[in-house]
Formats: sequence, C-alpha cells, structure tokens
Amino acid sequence: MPSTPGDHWREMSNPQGRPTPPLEGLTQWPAKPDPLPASQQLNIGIIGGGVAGLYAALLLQREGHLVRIFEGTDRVGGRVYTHYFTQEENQYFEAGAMRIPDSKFHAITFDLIDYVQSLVPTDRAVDLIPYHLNSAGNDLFINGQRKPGVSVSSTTPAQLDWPDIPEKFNKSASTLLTDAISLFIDALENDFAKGIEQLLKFDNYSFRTYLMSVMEYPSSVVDFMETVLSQTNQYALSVPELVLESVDFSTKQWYTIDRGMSRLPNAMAYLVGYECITYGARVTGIRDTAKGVEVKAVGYNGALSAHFDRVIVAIPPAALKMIADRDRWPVDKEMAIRSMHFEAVYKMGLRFKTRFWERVGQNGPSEGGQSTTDLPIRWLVFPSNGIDTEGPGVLLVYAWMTDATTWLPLTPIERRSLALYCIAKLYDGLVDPESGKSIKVNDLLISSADAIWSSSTATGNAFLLPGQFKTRFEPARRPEGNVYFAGEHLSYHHTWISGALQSALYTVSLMLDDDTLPPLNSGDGKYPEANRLPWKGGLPRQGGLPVILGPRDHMEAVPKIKFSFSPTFEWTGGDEGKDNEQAYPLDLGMGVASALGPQVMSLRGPQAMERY
Ligand SMILES: Cc1cc2nc3c(=O)[nH]c(=O)nc-3n(C[C@H](O)[C@H](O)[C@H](O)COP(=O)(O)OP(=O)(O)OC[C@H]3O[C@@H](n4cnc5c(N)ncnc54)[C@H](O)[C@@H]3O)c2cc1C
Repeated sequence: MPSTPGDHWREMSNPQGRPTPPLEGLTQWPAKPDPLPASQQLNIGIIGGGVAGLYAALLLQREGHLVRIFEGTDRVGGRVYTHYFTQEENQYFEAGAMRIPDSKFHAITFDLIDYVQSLVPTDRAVDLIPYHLNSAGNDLFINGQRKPGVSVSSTTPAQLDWPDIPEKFNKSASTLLTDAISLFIDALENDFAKGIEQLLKFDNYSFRTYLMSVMEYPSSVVDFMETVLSQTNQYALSVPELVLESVDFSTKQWYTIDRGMSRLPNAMAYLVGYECITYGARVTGIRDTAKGVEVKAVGYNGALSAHFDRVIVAIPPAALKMIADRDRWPVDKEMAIRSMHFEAVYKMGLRFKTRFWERVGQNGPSEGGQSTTDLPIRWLVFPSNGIDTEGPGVLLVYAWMTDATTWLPLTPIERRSLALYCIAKLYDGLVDPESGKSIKVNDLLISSADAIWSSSTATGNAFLLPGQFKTRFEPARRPEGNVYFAGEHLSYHHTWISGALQSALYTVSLMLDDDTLPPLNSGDGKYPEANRLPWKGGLPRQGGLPVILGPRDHMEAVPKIKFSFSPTFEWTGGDEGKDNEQAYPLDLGMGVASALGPQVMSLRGPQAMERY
C-alpha cells in the first residue's frame, strides 16, 4: 500500500511511464477502502472516448468496477477538441466545444471540473476563465445594414430595413423570442421534469410552425428572428430543441477552459488511467453472447475481440448505425439509431499577427463576444482568452446547419479565401491605432485551420426534428440486454458537454440500479449547492477526500478481461503475447487519416512569419 500521494501516483503510472508528480497539497494519501469483492465487480467495455465515455468510466471506477475504453482515433475528447497552432500561449482555437454557461443545467460540468482539479497534478490543471458571450464592439452586419451601438438581441426589423413587417411586430429580436417561449422557460426553471412534459406537447411542431400557427407571427418576422438570433433553417427543428437551447443562452455568466477545452478530456483520461484505454480501436462488432458482450475492434496494428459483463456504447448514432456486425434491436431502437437528426457544424480558426479586433472595429473594439452577419461566415467569434495580450491572436468563424453545409463543397483554399474576404469586409481599411496603419487582413494572416464535423461519424451535433423527442429519445437510451447507451444526443441538453455527462450518469445509474448515484463531485462546495441537480446521496469520502476505488487497480483490471488479438503481421514473438492478457494492445492504430474525427485542414498564409 503506498504511503504518500506521490508513491500512489507512481504506483499507478502506466507502463509507458507518463510523468507522475505528487498531488499538490497532499502529504498522506487516504487509506483506500477494500475493492469490491470480485463477485460484485463488473468488467465494462466502453465504446467511444468522448466526454460521455470518459465520464462513464470515471463513475464506474469510483463505484469499484473495471473499465476498458475503445477509442477509434488517436486522442480522447471527440467533439471537445482544441486545435493548437503552436505551443505558445493563446495560439489555439476551439474546433469543438468552447464555452460553458454557469447555470444549474451545467452544474454537472462544473462539478466534474472541480473533481478533476482536486485530483490531477498541476501540469494537468483544468482552470476556468470567463468567457465573454458578447462585448461592446461586436458588430451586427445584416442586409448590408450596420447599426453602431445596437446589440444583436435589441435590433428591431425596422433598424435592418426588413421588408413586410407589420408595425405591431416591430420589436427587438429577443422580445419576439421571449414573447413566444417564456411560458416554457419559466416552467423548465421551476420544475425541469414538469417543464419537459409541457414542452413535449408541442414536439410535433417545428419551431417555425409554432411561431407562425400558434403565435401567429408572419413569416417575415420569423425570418428576421432566425437570421439575427440563430442560423439558417434552425427553426425547422422541433419546438423542444429550440426552447431548451434558449434556456442555456439566457445565462449571464459563462466560462471556458484556460489553455484549451481539450485539457478536460485529457485530464479525465489521465484519471481513468491510460492502461484502461485502447486508442485507434474502431469498434466494428458488438454482440451480447452467453460469454458476455463481445466487442470487436480494428486498426492498422491488428484486430481485437474481448468479452465484457456490460458494454456502454458512447458514440453518436451515425457511428453506431455503421457497426453492422451486431444484434438487431427492437424496431423502435433501430429507427432511433437511423433517424435521430444531427446538423452540421463548421469552424475555422484564423491566426493573425496582431489582435487588431481588440483595438478597432466598425462598431468599436471587441474584447471577446461575437459579431453576427448574414455573410457566409455568419458568426465571427473573438477569443476570450489572452485579451489585451501582445502578439498573434486567433479569430474563429462559426457556422451551423445550412450555413455550415454550404462551406463543404469548397476546397480548403476556397474556404479560407472566402473567410478572409468576409473578415476583410468588416475590418479592411480601418486604421489600427497601435501601428497607425490601415488594416489588410490578408497581410496579417499567419495560418488557418478548419474543422468539418460533418465529415466525422458524429456528423455534427444532435438537433432533433419535430416529433423525435417523443418517438426516438426513450428507445434510443433504453438498454438492450447488457448493452447500454450514452452520448450527448441521449440527454435533454443536446450540443452541450453537460448533456453528454448527464447521459453517462443516467446510463451508469441504470446499470448499477441506483437512481441516487451522485455525479462526480469534489465535494468542496465551490459550486453553489442551489445550482446542483437534485441527486440524492453523497460522494463516499474518506479522510476528507473523495474515495476513488477503481482506477488505480489497473493491473487487476487488465487480466480479468478476456481478449484475443490478431496482429496485422504474423506474430514473431512466439506464443507469448498472442491471446495474452499482459499484451492487451493500447493502440490499434487508427489515428493517421482516420475515418473518424473531424477533417482538419491547416494552411499557411502568404505572409506567415514562422515555418513549422
Ligand atoms: C463545433 C462544436 C461546438 C460545440 N460547442 C459547445 C460548447 O461551446 N459548449 C458545450 O458544452 N458543448 C459544445 N459542443 C457539444 C459537445 O462538444 C458535445 O455535446 C460533446 O462533446 C459530445 O460528447 P460525446 O461523448 O457524447 O460524443 P463525442 O464527443 O462525439 O465522442 C464520441 C467518441 O467516440 C469515438 N467513436 C466514434 N465511433 C467509434 C467507433 N466505431 N469505435 C470507437 N470509437 C468511436 C469518436 O472518435 C469520439 O471520440 C460543441 C460541439 C461541436 C461539434
């Protein structure tokens, strides 16, 4: 038994020798409780190393069970993915998740961050910094109209010369939205379960139909609202989808993770233990057999098959649909897998020599926030990290739905040229007070990179069509025998990390038959109790620290799982290593040009000052 945290970390370090500094501020590791007796300990295979899969793994380990994650790419995190242009400070953009609203619906994410922070060494810290949803200089550039001093949400149709708007509808975009949905929002805030019940009565309506038929808004008013507050054709989605999203966007305080959101899944993987993760393992088969649930995975290093007591499928439905070698589940489940609707999302990061947008803009300087346009870029997001620092900075182009898919037919260089053309419309010719020179964005560009999420198996984010919450949601998250399901789409908070975490908590609670299972939570009370979701029970604690049962018992974890491995090339080491628990592969090798994960294309600008 190790006596100090440092010993403990060293003992549990993976065979590849990752750094194992002692835990900050701890001199004595609390005595570990006895692991669960072998008869109660489950071996659980988890397909997908996104935040849902990682969270399920940490929960299960906390409860004393053994896990193995199969991740198809060469990294964990899935749709939480920071693209680093260089290793220098602030030279990154969030190709996936970028912000967390500080509301009770996201308490599970903040609790997770506290939990991770309380356990990882300082070089793996996950520090929160404020995220600015808007800032004074953010521009609104629609119908060729620009209104200095007018914020996006307070714009009226008349201010943008929007045609055919009856006088009584000449209200700000946010007032028009609030008039339409405040009843639902209040009900959700008061009692989420009852609010959902009420909302589902309108599930068969698209939001556009609801606005036009129930609220009797003219289509011109709906077009104005969608253009200013959202992206093209989002109002074709279901009423619950739009209302639930509005709950999140009414939040005042937001956060992001300093030095990149990827630090969160990376820290989670560290806590799970790298020895419990097989990278590059694209799962191609799932069968519930008498010997347990068989998982088959392939990569360029070979093929692997292993049996587990239970399996959690934590991948998007588009990825599950393409696993053909599996049991056929009931019709409602198969329909859900085939039909749950996802929408495209597109992001491009452009790294410029200066942070010119913090000094100048058509509407004044922007310190964070985003400008809204009806140009192809739609939203131009200003970084909340590194505000007012010297040197290069990164702008972000962000498009959803139809506004995202229209980027896809273009080549990488066409995409970059188009983005630059649009940004130039907002900035070229303005004089940067620092240099006294007129801005020319093309000359300031160092490099760019874009992430096309629709080319990955996720195909974007879950945005359900009318009727799908009622018909698809419950069948999709229902376990089938020993196979369980998790992922962002299996929660009421689509397109959020919190939704992915909630889905994992839900499925692990079902598996362990414990509806009081607490979320991961450091228990230090940093996050206000009032904002926590109503989970009963509390995290088991010992010596003032949360008890972690499982993750460090990795050497016990590996041998218990039966597996067979066929290397791509003939095995040269004799029988040793083949069908041998000690050689459980940690990387099947799908990372390079993997069909999974977003297509990320990096390009250098004509005036790039660095070569790397
Ligand atoms: C552009 C964008 C912006 C976003 N912005 C925000 C935001 O600001 N705030 C926020 O909270 N959330 C945001 N989100 C949503 C958030 O990122 C997701 O809800 C969440 O990360 C989903 O996690 P997941 O584990 O359910 O799925 P994923 O992250 O998709 O994880 C699934 C994993 O499974 C792997 N996989 C797939 N198929 C297989 C297979 N056959 N075998 C093995 N592995 C497989 C994938 O490689 C992936 O790692 C955003 C998402 C995107 C794309």
